Amino acid sequence: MIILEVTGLSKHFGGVTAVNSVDFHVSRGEIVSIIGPNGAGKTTLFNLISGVAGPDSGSIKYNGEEIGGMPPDRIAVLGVTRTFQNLQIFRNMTVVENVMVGAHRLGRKGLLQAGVRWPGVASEESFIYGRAIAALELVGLGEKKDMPAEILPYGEQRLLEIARAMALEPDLILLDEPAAGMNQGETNGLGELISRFPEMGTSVLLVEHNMEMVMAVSHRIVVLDHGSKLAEGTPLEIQQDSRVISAYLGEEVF
Ligand SMILES: Nc1ncnc2c1ncn2[C@@H]1O[C@H](COP(=O)(O)OP(=O)(O)OP(=O)(O)O)[C@@H](O)[C@H]1O
Repeated sequence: MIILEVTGLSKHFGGVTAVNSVDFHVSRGEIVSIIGPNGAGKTTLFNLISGVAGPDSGSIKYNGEEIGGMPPDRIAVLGVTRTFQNLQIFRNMTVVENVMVGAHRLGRKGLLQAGVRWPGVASEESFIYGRAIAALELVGLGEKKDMPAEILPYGEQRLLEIARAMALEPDLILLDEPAAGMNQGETNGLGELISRFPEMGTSVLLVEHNMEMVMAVSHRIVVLDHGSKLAEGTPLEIQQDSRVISAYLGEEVF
């Protein structure tokens, strides 16, 4: 079953076509990666799907509903959350407070609309705290919940962002370069974590420059180049695709 369907999607910035009539989809339970050289349009695509920017033309359907041009909070309530390439950590808050802000922004009504499982008796605050702790445990930061977020090493701050997005129990999570700045051990752990998301009910759309991780975790890969879709296929198909190899010519990617 398709949960995200992008059709003919375009976005221009002045004379630059950042996303050029792109088509692709994500089915429930899939991990789909978007790869492409710098400036290919990956972040812009994420911004369009998460509501940070509005499309110039084309359609973004989530569970059959048009979400193109909707504000980010409404898209989050529908079940699509994201992380950012540039970390959005509140340095003066604790680790758990950083996770809670994501849920607080939606409020009880929004969380209920989002289909978050809510035990009838829990107050909003204790419920959100419980969800935040569960998300921190998922990413392995449970024991650091009361630490100031700013003292976490960079790799753990990335995991904290993922916990914030997962605390909303999304149907679809958009991860924008989650392995950036991580060492190999952290990247391997991250890959194992992301691989478990589909069985938890969260499909994944991933933008990532670490090809080893992309090839290990993806069910399908979409390749962008200068805003257009260049190729699409399984990791094996993409590694053998001559158009992809020449788009990356001179870079050792695979
Ligand atoms: N707000 C903006 N204003 C003007 N141009 C922009 C804006 N955002 C992106 N662009 C341009 O659109 C194109 C696509 O950029 P985008 O950041 O989406 O690529 P990317 O694939 O995410 O690159 P990277 O891998 O470096 O993050 C680039 O040419 C970029 O300069």
